[in-house]
Amino acid sequence: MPRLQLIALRSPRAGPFDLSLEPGECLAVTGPSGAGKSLMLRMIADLDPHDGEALLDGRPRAAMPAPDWRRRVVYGASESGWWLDQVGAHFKTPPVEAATALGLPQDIFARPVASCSTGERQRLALLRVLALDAPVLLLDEPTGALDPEAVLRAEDLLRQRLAAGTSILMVTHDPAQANRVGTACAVLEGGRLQVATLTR
Ligand SMILES: Nc1ncnc2c1ncn2[C@@H]1O[C@H](COP(=O)(O)OP(=O)(O)OP(=O)(O)O)[C@@H](O)[C@H]1O
Repeated sequence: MPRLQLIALRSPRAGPFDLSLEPGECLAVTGPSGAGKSLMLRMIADLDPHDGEALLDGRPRAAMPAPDWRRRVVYGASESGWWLDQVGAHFKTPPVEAATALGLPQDIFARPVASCSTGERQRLALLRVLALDAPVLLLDEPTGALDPEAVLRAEDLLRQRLAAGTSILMVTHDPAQANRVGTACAVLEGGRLQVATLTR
């Protein structure tokens, strides 16, 4: 049984989307700006209006309360929101080891969010998503603001999660990243997903 399954998931602006994602799989989705990539992820997370069906381990989304679905099928926006002053206040327990793995300074959890660079905030946003330990991650350009070394560090963390069985649907503008992290890849164009070939 697939971990995540989409059946004709659609809105007037994007879809229909049909796909299956197994545990440990990463579908990397590329496509032109405005193609509907974020809309697709937001529909899957039930954050935007849609028709069609999404199922988690065979269980339809409509069979569980929306907050339960969103805790399991987690959307990581390309620009994350911050609602508290201190970085550490956004975490139950600061994931210090993972932060170090991402090259973040040790004192970052004690600092105000406003003092963090764009790239630091993006890595912290990724840590927030990973801290939820969700079975499905919907990542919208998770490394778009990072330097090449930080990109590779973030990809290492994502591969560790994949090896542990997490399923990831990742939107990226970087075909090389799609090839490095994806176990499959697709292009979203004209509102539809076209399966593409990995080139590694
Ligand atoms: N609430 C809305 N009202 C009107 N148009 C919208 C709305 N939400 C999204 N759109 C439009 O739908 C299209 C798809 O948007 P989406 O954010 O999914 O694009 P994207 O593929 O993620 O692009 P990018 O790569 O630039 O992030 C865009 O043309 C966008 O302007």
